[in-house]
Amino acid sequence: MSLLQVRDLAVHFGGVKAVDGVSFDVEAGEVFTIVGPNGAGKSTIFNLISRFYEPSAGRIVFDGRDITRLQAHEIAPLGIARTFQNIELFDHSTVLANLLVGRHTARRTAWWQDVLFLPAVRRAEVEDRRIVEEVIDFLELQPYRNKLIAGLPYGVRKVVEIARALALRPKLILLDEPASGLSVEETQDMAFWIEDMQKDMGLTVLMVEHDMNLVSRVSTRVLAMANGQPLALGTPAEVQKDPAVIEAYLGTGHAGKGQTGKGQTGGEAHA
Ligand SMILES: Nc1ncnc2c1ncn2[C@@H]1O[C@H](COP(=O)(O)OP(=O)(O)OP(=O)(O)O)[C@@H](O)[C@H]1O
Repeated sequence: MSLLQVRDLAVHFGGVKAVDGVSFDVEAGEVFTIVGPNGAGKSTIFNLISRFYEPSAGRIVFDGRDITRLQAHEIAPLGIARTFQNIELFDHSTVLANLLVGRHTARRTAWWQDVLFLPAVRRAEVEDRRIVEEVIDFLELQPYRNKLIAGLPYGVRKVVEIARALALRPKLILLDEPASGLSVEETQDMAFWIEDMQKDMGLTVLMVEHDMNLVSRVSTRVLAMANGQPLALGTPAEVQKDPAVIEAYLGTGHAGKGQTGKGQTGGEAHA
């Protein structure tokens, strides 16, 4: 069975059909990427899977469990972690503190156990530290571990956001535009991190991304969307060749690598 099954998913905001009948499966171990122009509904799908939005219709099944109606706080313990398009870290805390807070919110000890600092809490704290240090090593964040987020270069903050998600030990990580705002070199580094997450950690990655160089390099499969609806699903090469995709947002005759989904819509270039 696929790790994630999305079936006939829809959400309407007033008259706007932000997501309108989208189905796809994400297999364990793959990097599955959703692409599409501004307003296609990509982030909305993330917000539906993270349970920030209530679907108008459809079903989401993760690891054999129907999560369509769960609360947002119930998602991380099941093994889904995410990053955000606009980095959401505590700017005036250190990298280490941000990662520990991330783990703390996912901890299963009760508040009264925390207050009494019972052995279960002490064990959990030791375990939190161990996992956080592992992630810091994995993403080569040692030089920054005691630095405040506010003073870090943007590219490092993007990696810290991924680190915070990884510290939750997810089975599935949702990366919302991991390359946005990064330089060409930083985007290449990001590609390495995504490949390492998939190959070394055995993680499944669901990503929204505009940079087609990154998408082509790391994705197993790509879902192209426009106006809340699916346009094409296949390997990066198949999707980039698809006439409906070229028509919708790569720009007819300009479907080469490196084109961004925002190219035709006047959005910012990312690479
Ligand atoms: N909470 C909301 N309330 C009303 N409309 C919304 C809401 N969230 C998303 N939308 C609308 O749904 C549509 C899809 O938005 P979404 O952010 O998912 O697009 P996207 O593909 O992620 O675009 P981008 O590449 O610009 O991030 C847009 O028309 C957007 O304005």
